[in-house]
Amino acid sequence: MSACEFESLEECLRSHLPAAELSEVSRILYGRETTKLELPACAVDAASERDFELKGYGFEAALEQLRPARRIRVGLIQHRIVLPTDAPILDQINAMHSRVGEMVEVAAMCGVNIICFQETWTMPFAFCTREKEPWTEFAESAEEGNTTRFCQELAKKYNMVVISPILEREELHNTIWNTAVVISNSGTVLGKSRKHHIPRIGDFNESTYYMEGDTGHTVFQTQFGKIAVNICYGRHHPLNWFMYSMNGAEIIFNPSATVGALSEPMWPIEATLSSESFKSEFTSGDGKKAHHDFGHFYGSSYVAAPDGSRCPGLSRTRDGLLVVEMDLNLNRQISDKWSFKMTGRYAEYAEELTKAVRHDFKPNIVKE
Ligand SMILES: NC(=O)NCCC(=O)O
Repeated sequence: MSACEFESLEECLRSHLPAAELSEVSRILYGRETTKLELPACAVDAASERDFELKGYGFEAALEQLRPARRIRVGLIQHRIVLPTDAPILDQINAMHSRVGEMVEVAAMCGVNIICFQETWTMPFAFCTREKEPWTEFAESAEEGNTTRFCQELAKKYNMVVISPILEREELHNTIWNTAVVISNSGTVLGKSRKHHIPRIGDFNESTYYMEGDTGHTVFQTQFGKIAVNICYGRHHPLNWFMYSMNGAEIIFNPSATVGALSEPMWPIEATLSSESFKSEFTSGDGKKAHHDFGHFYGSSYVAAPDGSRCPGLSRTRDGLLVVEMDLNLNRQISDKWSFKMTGRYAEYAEELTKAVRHDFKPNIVKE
């Protein structure tokens, strides 16, 4: 069986393990069990007609006496490209708009308040080719581009915050960025968060196209909570997550595009679809033969809670919408229980790190 035929880890465990073992394996891998959300029949029917997976889960928090529960619903969308990578660019973008538009409509039926699309969702993940043309033509203004306008309409129509990660062209400085645009449920562009760490690994040599983001660890205050966006490769950097949290993020999204052979074993523990074929051959810089495709983009979207539990992932192979209900009060409850922020000793680390990044750093090693 090839990587792109393997449906999901959860499905494999469910069909092979006896019930008692499955429950223990799930407890160890996924923590406290999430509840299954009852989603409206119209949404279930629409997802099936439109040929995408729809799953819903809920994370529970304790009821508090002084604070009302802050229940919200988050939606994550994963999808393959719609047209081949050599179709006219505008057709590719429009096809992706209409695919995602029909999925967002279903998210609205499910009462989703904040929706997040995948990394550079309007295009193939073509950066492996290291060619500039035609891929840089997919870049658009974060504030005024067609994709942002499209998302503003969705946000207003469905009263939903939209996180739209795109390839951004900034006209003022004539620069290109990997950027998540955050659009309020009023339709206003709240701001943008640029990918903070740029991979230079095998086919993910994105430094050819854009530089490390310059927007810091911005947190966006929305009607449904304080949110931040840590784009793809940034998830391998714990300090990156940490700084969003220091700035008060209650939910951190990690829109991604990546392939199984590279990072799938890391994905389930770090917080996170189709195969794409390109006209020109490219090498992965690993001594192996040049090829036309990237390997399988493994889907598997999921949500993790602050208590270390997580919901099952979507399929590795199908388009899908994951709907997750959560009570944001769980953040403070877990913070109080574990005292991570109180026990973190950050000032001490800040001091040690300041020394460690200097060229004259001397590691603290005791020798005989
Ligand atoms: N898109 C992206 O940053 N991919 C990097 C590879 C990975 O982090 O799995």
